[in-house]
Amino acid sequence: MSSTNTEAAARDTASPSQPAQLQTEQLSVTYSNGHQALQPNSLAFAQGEFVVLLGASGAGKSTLLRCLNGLVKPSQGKVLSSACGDIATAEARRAHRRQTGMIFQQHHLIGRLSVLDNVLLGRIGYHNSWRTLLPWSKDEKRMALAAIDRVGLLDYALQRADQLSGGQQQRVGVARALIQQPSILLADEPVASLDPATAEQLLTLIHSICKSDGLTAIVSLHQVNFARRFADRIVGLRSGAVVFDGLPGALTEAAAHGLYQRPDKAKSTQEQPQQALRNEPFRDAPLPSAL
Ligand SMILES: Nc1ncnc2c1ncn2[C@@H]1O[C@H](COP(=O)(O)OP(=O)(O)OP(=O)(O)O)[C@@H](O)[C@H]1O
Repeated sequence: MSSTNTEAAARDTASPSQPAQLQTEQLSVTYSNGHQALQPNSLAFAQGEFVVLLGASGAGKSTLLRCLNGLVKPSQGKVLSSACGDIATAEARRAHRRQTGMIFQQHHLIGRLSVLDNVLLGRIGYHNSWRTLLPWSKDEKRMALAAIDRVGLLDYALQRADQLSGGQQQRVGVARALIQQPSILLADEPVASLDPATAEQLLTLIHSICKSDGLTAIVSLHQVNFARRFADRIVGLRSGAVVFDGLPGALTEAAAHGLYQRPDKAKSTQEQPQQALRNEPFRDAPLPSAL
């Protein structure tokens, strides 16, 4: 898909009834080693939308998510938040991060701390950096317990985080994001290290929380079946370029295969940009096992 077509698709698929809460404008990232991880893209994420990012390893999903949270600086273009404007300035970025919860594949919990203390760390954006030296307020502890209860771990609140299963630890990650009281939730392969049943439970939980709280969610996944089931909209990346942007029903088997093509095959597809979106199966392209 040419960048012009991609941009048009992005505009067409953003929910017209809801304003964009987060937008990229000609955003691209080239890392210091010269590798272009993201090619210019202009995407609009509507308020309350649940968007799934799909793409093979190295396609640029994490880079995009990290740009959306201000953790990676764009080489070109910008990230605009409806509440904070261009997040290029330190002040806007701080305000944007406060309203943006982030869930990581590897939890990023402190294993020796209790579930409660890990969740409370989600409040740090609301305080000065020396805040952890002081006791947390009763209100914040109450908020943390409510978040822990919401993810079904109240009985484990005082247990060390490293004594929990992978699925439980990821629930702690969700609670830590929720205590921020975010309006945007970014999740980078939140279920990649979980077994299929636990992954499904966790995604069901994240999806239902996002929908009931009206959060704008952008979630990267490797499981196309989960993307089809949970997403309002799927954005597909390949070699740093947005090559699919549309409703789950529009992601044909061929388009899904195209996202996971080997780079040598993808190269020939890029010479015929629309091929990945046609209903022609790529028989030699192995799909991830979770498909
Ligand atoms: N800090 C960095 N410096 C240089 N190259 C990087 C850096 N971070 C990522 N890359 C490269 O940029 C490309 C995109 O990486 P990214 O992590 O965004 O992909 P991804 O789609 O999230 O992959 P995965 O599904 O494996 O997490 C990859 O080729 C990766 O090796």
